[in-house]
Amino acid sequence: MTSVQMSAKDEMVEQFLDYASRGDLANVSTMISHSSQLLNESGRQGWTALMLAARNGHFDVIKALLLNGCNKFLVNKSGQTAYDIAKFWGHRHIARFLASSGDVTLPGILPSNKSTENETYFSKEYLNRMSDKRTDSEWLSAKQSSPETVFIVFHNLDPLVTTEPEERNDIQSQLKLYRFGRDSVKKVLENSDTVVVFLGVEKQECSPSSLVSNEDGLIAWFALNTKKNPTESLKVTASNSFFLTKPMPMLLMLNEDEAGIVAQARSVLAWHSRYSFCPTCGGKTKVDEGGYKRTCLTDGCKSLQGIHNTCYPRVDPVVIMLVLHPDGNRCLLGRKKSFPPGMFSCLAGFIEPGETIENAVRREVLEESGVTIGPVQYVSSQPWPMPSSLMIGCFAVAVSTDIKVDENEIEDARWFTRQEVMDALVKGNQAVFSMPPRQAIAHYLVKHWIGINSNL
Ligand SMILES: NC(=O)c1ccc[n+]([C@@H]2O[C@H](COP(=O)([O-])OP(=O)(O)OC[C@H]3O[C@@H](n4cnc5c(N)ncnc54)[C@H](O)[C@@H]3O)[C@@H](O)[C@H]2O)c1
Ligand SMILES: [Mg+2]
Ligand SMILES: [Mg+2]
Ligand SMILES: [Mg+2]
Ligand SMILES: [Zn+2]
Repeated sequence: MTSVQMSAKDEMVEQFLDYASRGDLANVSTMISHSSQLLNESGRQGWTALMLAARNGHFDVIKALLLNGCNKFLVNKSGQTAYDIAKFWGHRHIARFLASSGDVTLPGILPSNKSTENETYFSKEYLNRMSDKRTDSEWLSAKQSSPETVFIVFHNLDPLVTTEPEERNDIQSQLKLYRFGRDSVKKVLENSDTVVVFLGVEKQECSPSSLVSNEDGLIAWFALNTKKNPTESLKVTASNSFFLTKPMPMLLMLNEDEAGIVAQARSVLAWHSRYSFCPTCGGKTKVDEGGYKRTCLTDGCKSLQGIHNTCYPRVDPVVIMLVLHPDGNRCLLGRKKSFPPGMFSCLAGFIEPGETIENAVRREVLEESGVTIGPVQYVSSQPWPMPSSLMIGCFAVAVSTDIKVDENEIEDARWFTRQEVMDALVKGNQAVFSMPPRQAIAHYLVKHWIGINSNL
């Protein structure tokens, strides 16, 4: 860089700091929109725009700087943060805002690239759920007898799959759901033990209506689950078909489209298998709304008045977080006793009633590792149909670094460097530790942090 360029840059920084110091929100915003790098630049004595705005009590400027992702943890040459400065100069509302954990701060150590939806395994929506059709029993029964309709079959929640003979050597990602037509599942459908769930219809781009002969041009999909092995009543033509008896890791070997279908079907079927009776009164229930509701058959049961979540399939939200060290170059991973030897993963935990995602992240990390969390940023989510969790993947920035493991939940937790994490992803067995497989959102979060494409 030449000295002329240096001074031009310095001049721009000085100008920006001056606007922040004087509370000139319009010019601060304009300059950020041209160069977001200005956000964390400092001038004399290491003062940033945030510190200067905190010194002079300019709340609007502080909000704009934080909203745009400036790092509130930076310190000046006296070791003061913007919070310390606001407190010292008596701007208590600003100090409170800077200290609050639920604000919009995204410190510079969080990756700035936003993730795109539906990138995780189990998250792809191959079908259009058409929830409005669930109450149309005539339409549903017409679809059940349509020759184009696709049925997939589960036995005790294990899907029936098949492999192409020539692909047998590479079983990974070559498993396909066995797709039945109505005549092949006729007997299974007649069985009173069979639970039927309407999954949706193929999206138009998958099956252009010109190729479909039925009235509305829609190809419907249903999932069936039986307790008794249905093999004898099914018309299975392929020899290489079998039920996936070990959900983990076998359910991770489907192609991405079908993984999404299994996530939906298995979760709803698992709910039916665990909630046969009414959770409110213990009475018998009947399956309604294409398998998306169980209605209590007991007169006067409270679940029949108003809306009751006991009548609908449940989803358990789980936070799973990659905790980032305040230095931005290490992350915290832990291992449960049940993990394969040498494997470390992100910390995770169920969200409790009355809790936000951010607070669940902070509580679980503190409980399991003793580390205190500041800002939390949502990254991506993943349905996890064993039986029915929604993994909510976040980055969480630590504000303390000492580890004290809760031995009931976690066997070990450690800070790993970027290099160690990269080795675990690339070198496999030769690395210091191993990561969960690429289909797990923990793997995705780690790759996202170090900036590797999630499909690699
Ligand atoms: N994909 C991954 O990489 C990854 C990594 C870690 C954990 N996980 C998954 O995240 C989930 C939650 O993590 P965790 O086990 O550490 O949670 P956790 O830390 O909250 O501890 C689990 C305990 O919470 C209690 N609990 C509270 N609500 C529950 C509910 N709705 N269902 C079941 N138990 C409940 C139970 O006592 C259970 O033993 C697990 O299913 C786990 O398999 C996934
Ligand atoms: Mg926990
Ligand atoms: Mg946990
Ligand atoms: Mg918990
Ligand atoms: Zn009831």
